[in-house]
Amino acid sequence: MTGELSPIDKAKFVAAKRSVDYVEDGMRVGLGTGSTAAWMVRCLGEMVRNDGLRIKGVPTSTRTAELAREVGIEVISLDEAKWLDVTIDGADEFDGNLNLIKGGGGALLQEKIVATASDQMIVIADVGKEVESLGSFPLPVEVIPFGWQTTKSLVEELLISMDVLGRDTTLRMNGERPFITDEGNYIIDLHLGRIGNPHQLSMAMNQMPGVVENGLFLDICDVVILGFGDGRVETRDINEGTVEEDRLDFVETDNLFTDMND
Ligand SMILES: O=C(CO)[C@H](O)[C@H](O)COP(=O)(O)O
Repeated sequence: MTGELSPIDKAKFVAAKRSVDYVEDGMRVGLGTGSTAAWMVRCLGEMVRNDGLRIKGVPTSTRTAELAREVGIEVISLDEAKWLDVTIDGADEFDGNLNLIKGGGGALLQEKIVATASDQMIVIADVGKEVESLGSFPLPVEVIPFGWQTTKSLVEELLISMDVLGRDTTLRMNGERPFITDEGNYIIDLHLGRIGNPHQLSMAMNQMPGVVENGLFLDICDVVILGFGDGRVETRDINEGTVEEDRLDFVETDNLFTDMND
């Protein structure tokens, strides 16, 4: 199965594979959303089934909850867990300060709540996610459906008042209908190009009525594990800087990939 992976999927896989080294027996683990996080959930499931690892997982979306249960991870709610030892999640972009844009998969609200309620947030990413400054990836903003067009106009006015480079905003669609988040909200994507002051933007955005949360994850991430298509992984630690790592071998395990072939 791994032989068929594209370089980008190999990069995601090796980052995910390395990230589960941070998970220890008895931990409460936040489980992120997206294709990279799905590899991590599969790796953890394999450790639960094969090595007897005992963890409780708090998923950040309904699709991650389904996958976690499928691979044998005990799933609990954040309210049951109260606080987490570690959260492992993907990202759409990260910069040199390990600040992130997330929400490409539409799960930013639960992802931010879960990451914030964790002792440590580890981000797993392929090398294409590294940027000098955030903003090339459209910034998702979750808004309540009531009056969303007014909220969208107010967001555009805010961008003008803040002199943000790009001001194009689009309602995220799922075919003909608006994309609906797990909380029943809409997402407005902001095509900004470059975000000069992410802290200021994030704070101003979240003060707007109708806005529930935005996809800027600032000062939350502790470690980024970066995967490369040739199997190399590099760890960026907010305290220790870059830690070079070796190449990881791709491990052919029926267990890991069984349900992908169904
Ligand atoms: O924020 C997210 C979902 O809301 C994802 O972590 C982000 O979109 C990265 O996804 P992928 O690992 O599939 O590239």
